[in-house]
Amino acid sequence: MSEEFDVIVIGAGPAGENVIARAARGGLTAAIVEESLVGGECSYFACIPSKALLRPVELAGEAARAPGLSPGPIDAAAVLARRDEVVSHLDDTRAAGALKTVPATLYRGRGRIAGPKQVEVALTDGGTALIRARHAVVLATGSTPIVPPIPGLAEAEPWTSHEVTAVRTVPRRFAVLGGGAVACEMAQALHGLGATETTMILRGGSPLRRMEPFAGRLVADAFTASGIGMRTNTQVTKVERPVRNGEVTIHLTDGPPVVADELLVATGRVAATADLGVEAAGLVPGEPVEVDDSMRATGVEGGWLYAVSDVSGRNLLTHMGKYQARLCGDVLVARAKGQPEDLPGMRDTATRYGAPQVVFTDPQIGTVGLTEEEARSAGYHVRAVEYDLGAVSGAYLREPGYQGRAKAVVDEARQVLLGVTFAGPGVAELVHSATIAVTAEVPLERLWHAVPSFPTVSEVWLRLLETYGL
Ligand SMILES: Cc1cc2nc3c(=O)[nH]c(=O)nc-3n(C[C@H](O)[C@H](O)[C@H](O)COP(=O)(O)OP(=O)(O)OC[C@H]3O[C@@H](n4cnc5c(N)ncnc54)[C@H](O)[C@@H]3O)c2cc1C
Ligand SMILES: NC(=O)c1ccc[n+]([C@@H]2O[C@H](COP(=O)([O-])OP(=O)(O)OC[C@H]3O[C@@H](n4cnc5c(N)ncnc54)[C@H](O)[C@@H]3O)[C@@H](O)[C@H]2O)c1
Repeated sequence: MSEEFDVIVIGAGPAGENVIARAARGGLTAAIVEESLVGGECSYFACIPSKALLRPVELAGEAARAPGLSPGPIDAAAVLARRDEVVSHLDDTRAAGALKTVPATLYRGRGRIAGPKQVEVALTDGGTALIRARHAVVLATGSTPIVPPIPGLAEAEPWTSHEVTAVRTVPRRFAVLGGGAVACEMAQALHGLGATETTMILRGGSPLRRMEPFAGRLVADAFTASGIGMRTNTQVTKVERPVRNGEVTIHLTDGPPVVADELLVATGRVAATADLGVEAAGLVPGEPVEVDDSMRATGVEGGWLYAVSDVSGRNLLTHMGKYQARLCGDVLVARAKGQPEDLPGMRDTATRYGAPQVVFTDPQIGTVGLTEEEARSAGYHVRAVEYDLGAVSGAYLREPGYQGRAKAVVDEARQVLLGVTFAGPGVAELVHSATIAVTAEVPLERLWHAVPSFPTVSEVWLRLLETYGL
């Protein structure tokens, strides 16, 4: 006999956990299926370990730039030990235990849609379980790294984000393919922790190309100054690694090959819908699950399937995934109980503004909303203003020769901000002020009265508004 729950969630990452928490809070019974560790990729092999690896590197950089301080070498073993601590030594006992208090029933194993409102679990301990949902099945399976079809690349068994965040021995020669957040964060982390020859291989001229151009330029300049090599405007033609775990040779369209002890592939991620049985719901395996703003999958007969976070393809960011999960859980409760289900808190209205994001390199990049290019392509009548962050008193006092920049993209028709980008040391905590201004559509003339404290880096808000003409 199969067990029945109001809601079944597949994937116990941060998104799955939040769906369950909200659904249970509303009185629904819930089951959650996890094939690996409760807490998901984010907790053990992505956000959390990567930031633990980066923080000492950032601090050492800041200390080296501060007058009167000269930090010694970083104790990489101590940093890796701290990383192990923040990932709970890959032990999810506590996270799994927390599910009991939700309450939710945990099925350990690989979940698969077996039919409408039905999930089959290949149990980790052996055997299978068939569970049924009275109301909904929610996919929260995350995403998996893409390894491009380059000759010899897959055979070379390169690292992905999963292996690099779990690094035990820092390679001396470290090559990184890609120029997104994973590539930048991990190149800098391992370079700071002892890789003496770190080389980034970029298709374009600079990293972080989806952001304002100055962001990638600042990161590239800082990386180059710290000794990280950049092979730009190039493509990998072939990868050779004759001996498993031995030296890897990366051949490029121009110039000499890069020879390294380890290669990280950080070329993006794809929604984890392969081998998930989504075809039983009429969807295409390997593709993101398209959802409406209540996170319900579109085009599924009966409307019983939902998807949140990475697997929906909307944003590949934990905070956005958890936001979608919270509203999805609330929608499920409302729909199950026949209550109003279209309250303002029950729709994803944040994604359309452009998700906030921080890239935790040194310098940090913080963005929210649209870039100038995105805003123009979307048809807005745009005016953009920029300001040298180093000229702000708070930044200048923070460190001499502070290198940074800020940009605000204004919708001229409504006099509100469409997007803001900060680039510079320690800007991460500035991003939420911009997120509020953008998502609350605060008119510039009101924003003028949000007076930044002196002398903080936030004073850049005042400077941007003055540059605009206020
Ligand atoms: C190196 C790195 C650093 C990152 N840093 C940040 C950051 O600083 N900030 C940020 O916001 N985002 C960051 N991200 C992105 C972030 O990790 C993801 O957006 C986030 O993990 C998505 O959460 P999720 O719950 O959807 O998926 P996940 O965290 O991937 O969890 C999905 C879970 O589902 C399970 N699962 C999958 N398929 C099945 C199945 N069939 N049956 C049972 N279980 C299944 C998996 O085992 C996993 O536990 C980073 C990503 C990487 C790779
Ligand atoms: N701090 C953060 O918020 C953070 C940190 C890490 C990851 N993430 C999220 O995780 C997701 C995955 O990150 P990512 O960096 O892997 O992906 P990404 O999509 O952000 O970047 C992929 C990079 O690889 C390059 N690329 C793609 N195919 C290539 C090829 N064949 N050859 C050479 N280069 C190629 C792209 O030009 C791009 O520079 C992102 O959406 C990101 O937002 C967030």
